[in-house]
Amino acid sequence: MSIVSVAGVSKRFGAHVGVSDVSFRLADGERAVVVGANGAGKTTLIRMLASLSRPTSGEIEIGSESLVDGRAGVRSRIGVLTHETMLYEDLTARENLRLHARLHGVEESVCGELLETVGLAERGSERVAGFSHGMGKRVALARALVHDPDVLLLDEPYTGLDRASLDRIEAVLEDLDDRTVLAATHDLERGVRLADRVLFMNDGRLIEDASADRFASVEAALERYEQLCRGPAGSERGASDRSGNENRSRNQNQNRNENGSEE
Ligand SMILES: Nc1ncnc2c1ncn2[C@@H]1O[C@H](COP(=O)(O)OP(=O)(O)OP(=O)(O)O)[C@@H](O)[C@H]1O
Repeated sequence: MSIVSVAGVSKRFGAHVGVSDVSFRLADGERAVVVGANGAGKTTLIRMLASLSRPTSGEIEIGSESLVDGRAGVRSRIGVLTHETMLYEDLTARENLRLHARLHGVEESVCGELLETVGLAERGSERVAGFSHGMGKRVALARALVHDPDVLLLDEPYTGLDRASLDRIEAVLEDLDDRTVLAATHDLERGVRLADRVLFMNDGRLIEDASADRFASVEAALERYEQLCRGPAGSERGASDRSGNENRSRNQNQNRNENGSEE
């Protein structure tokens, strides 16, 4: 049975398309990784699934409840780790988790267990402001799991981490049992290791939804992505689109920072 259903979802930013008519389903317990060049639409897709941004059109369901028009109940089935950790810097790691537990009506004892899981049991009483990026990410991953969500959404879980944090985060994710996971990453090697399915995106579109088993190696997956982006035989459209998209992404990220708003 599908727990995540994305049907014809698009997101426009003014005249610009961030995600275009994307549809896929994830079965209960399935793990998928979203890969694509800069500006492909990965973060935009994850943000819509996390209810941090509304689709311009299309429908997203968790279980059989609409997320787009849904109540808080449906959102509590989701745990999110975004680019920005969105932690309260003046609170300790434990206080950040406890706050989240209280919001979700969950026993606070789980917070200590999760700090241990992410390797921060000893640092739980320290303010997050003094944490490194990798430590913050580990706290944010623990927070995403506090309310025991059915679906875990991860945006670049491996970016900007040292070896110890990378290993820890990878171990936590591998150990998630039957939770459904959707992760956007540039780290194809770890992504393919984590996932059952690989969703390739380019220019806002889902261009292939493949079983991870299909790729004998990371190189094979990368080759497939390059091939898909090149488009029909002999066409160089994809390659030039991709570099154009990277520039566009850079410019727009700059605009986003300057404007400080999304839409
Ligand atoms: N808030 C926004 N305002 C305007 N355009 C946006 C906004 N968010 C995303 N976009 C545009 O939508 C497209 C998809 O961006 P998105 O951040 O989802 O890509 P991505 O695949 O996550 O890229 P990256 O790998 O660089 O993180 C890009 O062209 C981007 O510039």
